[in-house]
Amino acid sequence: MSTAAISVVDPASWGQRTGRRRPPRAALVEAAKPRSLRGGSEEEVRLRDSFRDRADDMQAEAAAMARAADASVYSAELLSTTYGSRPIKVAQRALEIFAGLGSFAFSLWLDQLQGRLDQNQRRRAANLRNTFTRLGPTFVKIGQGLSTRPDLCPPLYIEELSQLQDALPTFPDEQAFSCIERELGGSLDSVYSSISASPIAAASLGQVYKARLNYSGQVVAVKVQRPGIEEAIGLDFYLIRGVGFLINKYVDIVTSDVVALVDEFARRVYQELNYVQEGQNARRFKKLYADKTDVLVPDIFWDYTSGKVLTMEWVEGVKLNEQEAIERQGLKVLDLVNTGIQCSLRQLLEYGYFHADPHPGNLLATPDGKLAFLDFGMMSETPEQARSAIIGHVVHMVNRDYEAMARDYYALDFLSPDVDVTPIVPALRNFFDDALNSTVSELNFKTIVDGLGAIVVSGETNLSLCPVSSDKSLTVLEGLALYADPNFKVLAASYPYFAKRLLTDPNPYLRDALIELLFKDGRFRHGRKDRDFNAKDALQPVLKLLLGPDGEVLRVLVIKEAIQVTEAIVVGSAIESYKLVPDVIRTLVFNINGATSPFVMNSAEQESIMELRAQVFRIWELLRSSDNFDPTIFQPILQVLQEPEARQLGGRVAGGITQRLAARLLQQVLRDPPAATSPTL
Ligand SMILES: Nc1ncnc2c1ncn2[C@@H]1O[C@H](COP(=O)(O)OP(=O)(O)OP(=O)(O)O)[C@@H](O)[C@H]1O
Repeated sequence: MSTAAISVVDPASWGQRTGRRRPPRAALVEAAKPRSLRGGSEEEVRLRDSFRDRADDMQAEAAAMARAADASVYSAELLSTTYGSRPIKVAQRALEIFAGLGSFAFSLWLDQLQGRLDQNQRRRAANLRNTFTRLGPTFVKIGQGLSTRPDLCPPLYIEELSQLQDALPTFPDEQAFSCIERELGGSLDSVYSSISASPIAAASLGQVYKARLNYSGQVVAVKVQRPGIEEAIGLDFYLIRGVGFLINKYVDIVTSDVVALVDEFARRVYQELNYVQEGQNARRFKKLYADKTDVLVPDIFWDYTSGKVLTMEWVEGVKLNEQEAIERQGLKVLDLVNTGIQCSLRQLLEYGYFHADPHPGNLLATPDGKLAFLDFGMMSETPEQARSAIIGHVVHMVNRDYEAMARDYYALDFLSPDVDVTPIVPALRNFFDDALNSTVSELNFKTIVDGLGAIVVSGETNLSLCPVSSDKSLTVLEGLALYADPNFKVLAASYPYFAKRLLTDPNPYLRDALIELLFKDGRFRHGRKDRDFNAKDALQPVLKLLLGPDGEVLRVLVIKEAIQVTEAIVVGSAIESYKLVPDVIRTLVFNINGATSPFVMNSAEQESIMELRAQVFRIWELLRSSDNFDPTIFQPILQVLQEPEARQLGGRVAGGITQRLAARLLQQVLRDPPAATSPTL
């Protein structure tokens, strides 16, 4: 990257040109004032400074908002007034689009005729990517959008369209520089003491320069919007909306409201055109997630930001897909991916405010091992209900509860409530029974998302706009991780997060999900294969929940289970010992001839007791014999068992066991006399 110094000017001259009384200050950058001038204790000074900085930031942000006051917002009516009266321009562009997409469709048609659809898929996907690039920003955005929709696009197309993130055509630097001057109301050299002669990156809506702030000397990234982009996008959306209207009216097989989908998409793209909005998104994102010291979000310099120019802290780093460069710095891709996974899960499931465009170009590894997020143009929100539903969905998947999984699509808003989910259930069962033949944690996330996409498409469903795309960040991170380690399992890496949420979140829905995870039809799932829940970390919170005020439902299940397990061990062991007793002694002592058990019970009951006992012993043996069995996992149990609530619970379990065994004994005493001695004569 070449950085051309342009000029260095006195900071005061900026104030003269812009009519400011003080030099502009960068948001979140503490001004270096001599401490002696401030007065008060260290803490008072710190508080006062931070309060003043915040007030300054807010003022600077408000000024940036004022500069962006005329940023366009999407209005279908306005577009139709503007372009309704310009038929020639509309016809020219329609022809261009028709020629581009038409030749792609024609090639597909030929492939189909020649039976070479599959064989040529990669080539066609690349054709489509090139066509979108040629057709300009709207189509690049559409391509980027499609690349997040495994329910609409085959995997090869997704791979190709994902490349629409980087290396797009640039526009002339003179246009970019004059845009900066116009937008910020000052000459380029009054704002930046140096700026790169050419962009360091070109993206769909703008290009990015590296510069140095005149005022503070800080290195910044300056994103400048493509000239005339609003008009280009407006005309394209006007045309696409028209096509949507025709589809709604004449194409019966498409049940979704295409015009509404176009409007929603256009609204989002227009939002991305307002860089002040993007700066505000970055600020909100930083506030929510950058408490983690291993995550970095660039600060925004509001004094140098407007609707079309965004000046932010420069992030020195390597893109996450450049594994060798990352490792040369002594960093591990998998550590960064793990940070990304934990942060994505928090975004998606905790605050529900997430980065909706997390492609590898927007994720950087900094030299000190932080994961930096860039590009906050497109953010999404998960409503509270959907957040819990996603966690519930994972629980249902782990439990292979396909009916519940299908029902989750209502809560997730993927399906409208009038769509029948029954046809999806067998498809889910087929897919997951195949995919989950080992453990869930061994499953790869992309397979799940692609599989769900295919299932949802194959069902007769009426999809809302944004299904499964919320999972994109995890798919992206998984892709990066698999590149570094083909055995990496994103679901396994996500387990601790899910376990912690389920165990600690007071949300009743999640409480139910935890109970569901641990129990099926009122029975503990002894046979689970999920090795990835860390028993040591999980035990204490489970016990706390169990003994806490909200744990009654769980307590009832646990008591029932504990009684059954104890009974199985006691009664089962008695049956086993009984079998070892010679027939003669059995007849003499128990007065029963030929019976397999000293107890009165039918064979099914006996079988289930023996099975449960065997299961308990198997688990115990497995634990004991495993190489990394650590008896300290029981330590938290001992701690918690000292608490009075635990003793109370213990009392209830002991009471239950006594009752149960007493009942057996009573049954035993009062049982019918053996057949041999019955008065049949
Ligand atoms: N703060 C920064 N520090 C360093 N490089 C940056 C910074 N911001 C952006 N870049 C570089 O510029 C590229 C494009 O930036 P960005 O993704 O924000 O643009 P965009 O127009 O929103 O892109 P998209 O087409 O993905 O919407 C990034 O991939 C990165 O390489």
